[in-house]
Amino acid sequence: NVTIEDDRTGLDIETIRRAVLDNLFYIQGKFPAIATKHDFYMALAYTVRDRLLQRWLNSVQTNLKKDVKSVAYLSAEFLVGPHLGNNLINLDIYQQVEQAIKESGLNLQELIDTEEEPGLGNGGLGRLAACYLDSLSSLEIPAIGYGIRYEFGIFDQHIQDGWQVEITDKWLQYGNPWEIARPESSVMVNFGGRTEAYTDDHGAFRVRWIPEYVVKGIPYDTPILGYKVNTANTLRLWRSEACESFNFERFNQGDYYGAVDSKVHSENLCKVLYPNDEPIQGKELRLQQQYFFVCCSLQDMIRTHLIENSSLDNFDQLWAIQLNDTHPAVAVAELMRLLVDVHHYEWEPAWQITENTFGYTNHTLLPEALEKWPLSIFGRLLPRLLEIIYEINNRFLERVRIKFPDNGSKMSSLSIIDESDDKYVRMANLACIGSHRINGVAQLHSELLKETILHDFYALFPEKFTNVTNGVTPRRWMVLSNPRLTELITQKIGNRWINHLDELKQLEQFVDDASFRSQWRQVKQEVKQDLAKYIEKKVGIVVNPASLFDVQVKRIHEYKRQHLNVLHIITLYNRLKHNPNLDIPPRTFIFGGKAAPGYFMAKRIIKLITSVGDVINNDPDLKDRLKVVFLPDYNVTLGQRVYPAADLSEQISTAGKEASGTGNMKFSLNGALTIGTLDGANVEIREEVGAENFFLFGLTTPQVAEVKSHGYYPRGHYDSNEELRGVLDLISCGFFSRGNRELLQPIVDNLLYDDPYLLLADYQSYINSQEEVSEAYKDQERWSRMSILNVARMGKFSSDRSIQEYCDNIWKVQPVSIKLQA
Ligand SMILES: CCc1ccc([C@H](C)CC(=O)N[C@@H]2O[C@H](CO)[C@@H](O)[C@H](O)[C@H]2O)cc1
Repeated sequence: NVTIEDDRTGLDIETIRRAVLDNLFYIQGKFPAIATKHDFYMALAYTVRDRLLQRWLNSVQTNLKKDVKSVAYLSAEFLVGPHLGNNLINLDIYQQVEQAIKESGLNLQELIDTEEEPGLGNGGLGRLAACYLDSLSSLEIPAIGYGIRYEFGIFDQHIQDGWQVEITDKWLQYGNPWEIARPESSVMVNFGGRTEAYTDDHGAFRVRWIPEYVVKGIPYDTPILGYKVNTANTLRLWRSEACESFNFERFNQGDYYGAVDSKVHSENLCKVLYPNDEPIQGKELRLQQQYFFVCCSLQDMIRTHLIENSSLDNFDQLWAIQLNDTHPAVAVAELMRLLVDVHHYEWEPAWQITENTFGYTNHTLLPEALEKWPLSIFGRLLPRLLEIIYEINNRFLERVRIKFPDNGSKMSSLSIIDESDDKYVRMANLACIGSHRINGVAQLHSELLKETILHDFYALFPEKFTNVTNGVTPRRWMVLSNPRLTELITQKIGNRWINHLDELKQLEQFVDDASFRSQWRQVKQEVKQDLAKYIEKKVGIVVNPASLFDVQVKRIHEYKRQHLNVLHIITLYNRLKHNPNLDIPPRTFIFGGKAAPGYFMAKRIIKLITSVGDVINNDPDLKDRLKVVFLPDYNVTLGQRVYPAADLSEQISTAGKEASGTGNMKFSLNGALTIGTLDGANVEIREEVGAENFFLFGLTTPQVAEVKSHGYYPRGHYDSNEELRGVLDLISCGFFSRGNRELLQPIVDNLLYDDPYLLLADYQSYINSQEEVSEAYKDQERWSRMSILNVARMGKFSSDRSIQEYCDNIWKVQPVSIKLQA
């Protein structure tokens, strides 16, 4: 029997080829002769979208059903990366589409590279949210990601004269085929104004909020497809718009700006992502953004719930809401406002529902990153929310008083209100009090949370505390990013590993197979050659693909210690200058990462890297044995190029500072060996891959505390370590800054007189460990064994495992398989 492939969903090559041409004509309004590469990308994107819509609509319908419990992941950031390639993998149609595009005389990878990536995040936290959405769908868990549709995402980074320059990220300028606007599901959000108590017609005491202005929230939905399943969950991102986009009254008074004032004001709300990745700035607009998407999302959940349910009594039975750090924490107070003020619940039952519904994930121990809002700003912007927070706090402190009678210090540290100088609302406290589960993102981090910043909460309700170690999706970070390695692994152990990552363990049986090891090296070599070509094209530096690719890509931050990496580079440089016959494998040092625009030390560290690179890359004495490359505009797309090409993964943060790290997992899953401290998830990676397959160095967290408690004197290391002194003096004398001694001196001074992240204390241990790396790399067979064992033992670090733990320990949700009905 002949199957008639309908053009909108057919998966055979010819049907796909025709469908692309149809969409080029009917959607892009172009025919091939005049079409641009971007037109073909759009036509292909719509062709792929057609082939996931059935899954999407069926999933939405099923998730609406009466007894289906869903996860709502609230995050101010979703770093999803480009969609096209990932959707082809998850739909399992990559090959057909590649062939169809080829038969149309085009190249699929070139079309994939055309896509602007939605840079709706800063770094780890935002990317983790995206990996988690992929795993939620792949595990067939009903879920929805709620966030903000920033018009401008994280800035594009240009390097000019070695300095970072920020360029506006106009990711929407050519349209976005992966989203569908849902204006019919818009909601209203109050801001400012005052509250008013009243007695309702049943004589009950009520409070209403009379806002100064109201903003409309319009949802834009993006499908999040699971891997080889029918589930396609939704990422719902809110855009803000003025209720009344034009005020005629003002216009008639000739106040033309006034006429569009609220329009501009409302639209500015979601204009841009805050590019800070730790230090907060307490900007009012940031709080507006947080409340805006939280209020929209909770109203949306309640509206959806009341379609099939007659009341909100079972809201916590059908919704598990996860707070991705404190950025959406105002949700605890907002759900109480909606339950009490709008749906007239009594306080206690409302609180039960609230506490049962929320879970809170902390992603950082850095005190400067814990959000606290000045009462003045909070009260003026969100008057009703502040009243509710006071009520939550009073009732909570009552319970504390009972458990810890006359313990003032506990009261003040646990209180949501920080009474010091001009008073603050502590969002982490609100999140802890309003959630039934609190988790860190790696075992060490979750322990440190209980011992340090959340100690008093742990003492109060230890049962709330748990850990869920981060993970990454093998679909984007292996199958899409490293098809060669994927092919080699699948040849050996089949392809179940892609969504059962523990199966990688089977690779261990091939570690003694010399031909497999050489195939393994061949794959890495080819990927490194690809990256070498990209580097030459992008920054004009010729690197040797046979050299050891030593890579550090992540946001620039002093605790991540990119400048310690540079101290090693200069040490090697000095050694080679003094002894050109030094027997070390040639190295290519590759850096990538953005600095928050206001973080001057981080920007100066970028200048240090580029300055040292300029000198070393152009020093003939070195005969290309050392190269230093700073790759601009590090993002998800560039990460997909870099992780597969690394030999050595730099995870060198000061112990106790990196909550988890996820880049460390992506490197290791692509066969790179790790040099790192016992920090974040490095601890668990080393546990899994084996200490013998991990280059460990540096002080441990207790040792760091020890050193600091005795008063740390960094200059002592300078005085006692000649090689270190040589390195710092070379920087100070302006050798890397064309004689300008001022340029990099602030970095040297910071290390000599403060060194808050203990670089000088860890220097020698790091250098020694790097020598072990060079020795190990000389024996390529040994290196390949270590690399194969690393990949084989990284099964734990799939985001599928993380999500399964959230489902079992925090959200109590079950998978629901989606039936495809026409
Ligand atoms: C308000 C500014 C701001 C913005 C983002 C953040 C994030 C919490 C920073 C972040 O991305 N943290 C990283 O989260 C990853 C995912 O859990 C971890 O792997 C990283 O260790 C952690 O630094 C803090 C403060």
